[in-house]
Amino acid sequence: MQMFPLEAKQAVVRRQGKVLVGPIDLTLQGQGVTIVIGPNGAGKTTLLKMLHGIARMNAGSLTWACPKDEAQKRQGFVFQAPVMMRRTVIENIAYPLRLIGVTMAEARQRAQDWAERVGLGHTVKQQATMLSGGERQKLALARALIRNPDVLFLDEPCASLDGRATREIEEILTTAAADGTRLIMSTHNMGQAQRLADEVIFVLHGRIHEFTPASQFFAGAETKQGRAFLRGDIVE
Ligand SMILES: Nc1ncnc2c1ncn2[C@@H]1O[C@H](COP(=O)(O)OP(=O)(O)OP(=O)(O)O)[C@@H](O)[C@H]1O
Repeated sequence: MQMFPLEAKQAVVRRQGKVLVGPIDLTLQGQGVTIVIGPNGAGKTTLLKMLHGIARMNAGSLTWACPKDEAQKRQGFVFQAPVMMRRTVIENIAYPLRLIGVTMAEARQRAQDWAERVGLGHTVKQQATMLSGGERQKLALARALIRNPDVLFLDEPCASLDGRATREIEEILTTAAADGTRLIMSTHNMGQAQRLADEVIFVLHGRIHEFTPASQFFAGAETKQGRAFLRGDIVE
């Protein structure tokens, strides 16, 4: 069943009397990688959480092309600082499968396979809480991808990682996208945005300031603020 388009109409997230996001009108289609960029505090994380359905909306609507329950099952979210369970790497990766009733033996086998795919094959017996930042992000990706989601939201998955770890994670993401997972991801890294994006959402003050094909955005954004952001200037 088709999940897309995903349509937000006049969607607003407000907390403590302050509008964090919105009102937003947005239609996302089922193809490509969507990269969300914008200054600190612009509302990128809140927007991703709203689209994923974990940030309560105060107004407006959010509609998937399929029933909401179905959409929820078919999407994942990778947080900026993923939480590791105090168990081994393999148990962490296998956990989402155990939750949906996959047998221990099969879950472990598939987790082993995923651990290898993300380059954590040699760490499977370690405590996940002992992993480095880059390894944690890889674990979080494996744990999200093991359920083969149709859509994966990622909130700055490479924040504070070095070039090599960033590149490795980009490779995992590129493979996932090629395998048909729809990625919607925020980043502060403009090189990364350029490498991965098919389309760009530029968020400013909780609103969608620009939503354009990546080639167009990086060739010279439509708005003054978009161009300033691309140059690395402070945008207010
Ligand atoms: N629960 C909350 N209550 C009140 N304010 C909040 C809450 N969550 C976030 N905010 C504020 O909402 C604004 C948007 O936050 P958000 O994390 O979505 O921005 P962001 O674009 O992801 O920022 P960054 O690039 O720094 O990660 C910020 O000013 C933040 O302090």
